[in-house]
Amino acid sequence: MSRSSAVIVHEDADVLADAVAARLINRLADAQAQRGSASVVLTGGRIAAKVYANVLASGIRGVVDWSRVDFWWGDERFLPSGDPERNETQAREAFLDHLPVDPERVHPMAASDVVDTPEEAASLYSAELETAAGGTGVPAFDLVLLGIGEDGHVASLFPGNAALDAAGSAVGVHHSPKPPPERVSLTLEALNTAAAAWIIASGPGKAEAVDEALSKRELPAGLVEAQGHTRWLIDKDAAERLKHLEF
Ligand SMILES: O=C1O[C@H](COP(=O)(O)O)[C@@H](O)[C@H](O)[C@H]1O
Repeated sequence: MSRSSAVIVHEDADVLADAVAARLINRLADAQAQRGSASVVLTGGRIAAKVYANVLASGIRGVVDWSRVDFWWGDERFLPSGDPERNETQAREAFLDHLPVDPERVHPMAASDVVDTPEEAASLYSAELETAAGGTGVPAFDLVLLGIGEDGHVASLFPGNAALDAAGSAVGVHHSPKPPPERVSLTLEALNTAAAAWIIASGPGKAEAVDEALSKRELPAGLVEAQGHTRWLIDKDAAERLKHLEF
């Protein structure tokens, strides 16, 4: 698999969410055509919620056999089951609860009413990933979806936080500058095993992080590099500092 990277700019958040939803549906359908099933790592955040809603509303969503998709999460806020701030709750409400998914193939990270610490949740998730991979490491992810924070974080890997350097596949996160402070995240190493990674960003609040991540490759978002293609799918507001690009 050869690596490539590209930035694709869309008019606004609505067009971006619609375009990413269509790409996601096609990516999953293509994976299923090739190997019978598909595997995606979901993200949290505002633009992701819009993407999921557009997947549900899409007239082409039927090209995917949703019962043969594995859904994983790139990160989770360490909160009780069903908390509206959990990325799992957001994705379930936006689309998973309304699609004919196989519950056995939906893999949320453990909530704070189920285990005591983010480390325990991370350890359980690593074990679940290993089982799915057939022994060690992580299963083949067709796609990792990632939002980006104003500070350049992806998943729950924040600049300067110890979790960014963690080995293995999942890590407990403490002292997140964005609430809640305790989280669970896939490691950079695990995210970068994916065949494809799409970083989605919308709004002027993301412009500085997008620019810095792409130009210096030091922020967590700039360190994402999938085995195949890495795409930055962003709107014009998020791209406003990328003056060297023409669109
Ligand atoms: O806390 C998180 O934030 C980011 C970005 O969220 P947004 O609302 O600013 O788009 C998200 O990607 C991450 O999964 C989430 O846990």
